[in-house]
Amino acid sequence: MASRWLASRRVLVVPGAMKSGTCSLRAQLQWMANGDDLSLPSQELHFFDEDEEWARGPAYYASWFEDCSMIGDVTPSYLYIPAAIERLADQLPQAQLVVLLRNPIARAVSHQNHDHDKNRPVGSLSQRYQKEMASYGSPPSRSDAFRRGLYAEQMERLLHFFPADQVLVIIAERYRKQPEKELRRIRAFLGLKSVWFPAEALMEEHVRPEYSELLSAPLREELRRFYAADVQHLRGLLGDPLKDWDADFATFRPPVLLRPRYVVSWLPVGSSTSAESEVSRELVERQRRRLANPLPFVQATDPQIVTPNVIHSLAAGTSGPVIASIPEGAVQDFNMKNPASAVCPNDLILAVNAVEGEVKAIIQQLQSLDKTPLTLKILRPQEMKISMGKKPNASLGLQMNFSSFSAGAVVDMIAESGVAYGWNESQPEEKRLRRGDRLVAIDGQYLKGEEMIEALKQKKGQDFGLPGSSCSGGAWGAMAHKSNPYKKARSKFRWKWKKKRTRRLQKKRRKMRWATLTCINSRRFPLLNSLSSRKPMSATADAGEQASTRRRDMTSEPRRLPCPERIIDMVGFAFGCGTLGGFGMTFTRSLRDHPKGHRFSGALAAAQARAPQLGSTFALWSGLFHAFECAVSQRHPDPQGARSSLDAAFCGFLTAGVLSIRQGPRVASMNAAVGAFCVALVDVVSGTARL
Ligand SMILES: Nc1ncnc2c1ncn2[C@@H]1O[C@H](COP(=O)(O)OS(=O)(=O)O)[C@@H](OP(=O)(O)O)[C@H]1O
Repeated sequence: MASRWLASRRVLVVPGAMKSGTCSLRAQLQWMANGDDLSLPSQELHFFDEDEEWARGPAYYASWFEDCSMIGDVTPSYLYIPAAIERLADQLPQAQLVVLLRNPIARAVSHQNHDHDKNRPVGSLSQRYQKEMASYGSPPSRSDAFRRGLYAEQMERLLHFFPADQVLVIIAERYRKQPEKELRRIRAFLGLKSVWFPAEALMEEHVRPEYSELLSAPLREELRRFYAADVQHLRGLLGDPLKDWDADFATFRPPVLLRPRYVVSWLPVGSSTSAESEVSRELVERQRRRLANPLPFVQATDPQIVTPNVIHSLAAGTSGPVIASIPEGAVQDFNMKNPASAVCPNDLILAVNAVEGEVKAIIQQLQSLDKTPLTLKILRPQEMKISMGKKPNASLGLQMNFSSFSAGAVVDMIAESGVAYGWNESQPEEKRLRRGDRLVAIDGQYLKGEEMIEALKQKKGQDFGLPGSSCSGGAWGAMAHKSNPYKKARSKFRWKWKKKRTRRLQKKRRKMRWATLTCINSRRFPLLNSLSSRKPMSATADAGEQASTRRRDMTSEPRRLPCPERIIDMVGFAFGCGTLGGFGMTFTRSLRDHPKGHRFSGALAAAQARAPQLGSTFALWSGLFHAFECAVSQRHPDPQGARSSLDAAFCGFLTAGVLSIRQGPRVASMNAAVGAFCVALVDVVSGTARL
């Protein structure tokens, strides 16, 4: 009975950390609770961390609260005592947790002085520290003052039992500096109305005017070392740089010397069937000269590398990470000192120290290098430029393989129906674009994988192709929104309108304009020229890497992402739209609901609270719709092809029906019909309607 009562309440728990301002927070929440139907006892309940309290059962716990829709428990030891969070999650899985964290050194000193005031025999700070360190590894004890500040492991435990969206972390130093702002965050998190805070509501509690014991400088130094790794871990866990703690824990900078922080992307290269005779002697010579340079830590000087033997062994499946960019770090420093033998983006790393051959092993070796000297064997590709134009309605017919950070994008497939294929036919063998070639630049601009695809999309409306081609909804239009038929349809609609506006201008442009693509031809890796066979990309690519590498089809038929990627993609898109739209709408609407002088902050807080809710609703709708849509599309021969409006309407029908099923069959069937109608209407209006 009590359990059921508890389960039906909204629950706020402040589990700690102790000495971080939890009493002030309780008092302020109580002050604001008037209009909120919140029951928040004035003392620490210790129900979940103390065995005797826990043994009294849920009815006892429930007796602490009045019959309000929301109940609250501020007990700062829950965070530190491991059993507490587990019990809390078991009894109140719906709880929303507000965790206050204070600089662990300041927290420990406050804790010590608190114990002094209570006349606890804790000894001096350094004695206590020594004692705690001597028992390090034993289970947490209530008397711990220093280990309580190891927040990362406590937060990890908490996040193991509660989803991240039920947890809000407040940094005590920020809370002290800007209490109103942090309180608004808390209220928005709890879904409470934002209020105006008078000065008396912001009074602090339990502030110790004077410490009886201060921290010595050597012990502070020791504590900085003690907490450094944990704070660093916490930064990663919270995604917060914790700047307020910088005085004690300056943002950690890993030593970069001798550790190149490459942004690497890899794709097996070398699809060429060209014969060994194509190996350019001059290129090999140049490569040898470059590699023979004595380098301080890039000691790539294996003279054997150019012997035919090695070329043959390279041919037996050589691949390597391709450098996408060289950010600040050891390699950049090296390049500055040795411009003549600089390592460049798009170079292929053949070997790192003694490790070569396996791409994964090379990357692992790069990541595991610490202070050991680094020896890289590098192959430099040769660039070639190609110019292509495109007629209206024509498709480039390239399927690209890329990841967001890869250096350019690799040609994965050249469709026979596309422009690129036709262009290839008109070129001599050595100039042809091949599968495995890497497009690295457009019109002289070097781009990363994602940017490259975006730039190719942009070209449709600019100087890539014949005037008017972009308005035709041909392959370029399809490519731009291949994963999203609604976007594609919208884009077509927009272009139709634009077409009228620009028709006169377009008439003037008679000449086809060309884009220059810079391409690294796989055959132009000098030492890879002798490759006589290659494994297909799909066969050699690592499965994990494959998953993160997205493919886009540029053939004429628009292709959609496969399921379940499609669902995830659309959930994210809908969440973004819902959140942004919801934010704008709520903000505008709430401006007039707040008193003068607080309009902006009030509206902002309301919008912050409302936007994620709307985003989630949109995401839910979209997720369900696309789940049905994925299921329905499986009955088509090509599930990734364009879908019919009939299917869309059917999925809209199911989605709306399922989401309102709780309101009874009548309402659900009405809503389902409206859902189907709306989806079909969107299809018709956007011009994508197909039967
Ligand atoms: N708003 C706000 N922001 C940041 N810090 C604050 C705030 N209010 C109180 N304090 C300081 O927090 C210390 C008391 O913490 P608690 O209330 O959590 O203590 S307890 O755990 O309930 O015993 C105590 O620290 P010391 O004064 O250093 O002992 C308070 O000064």
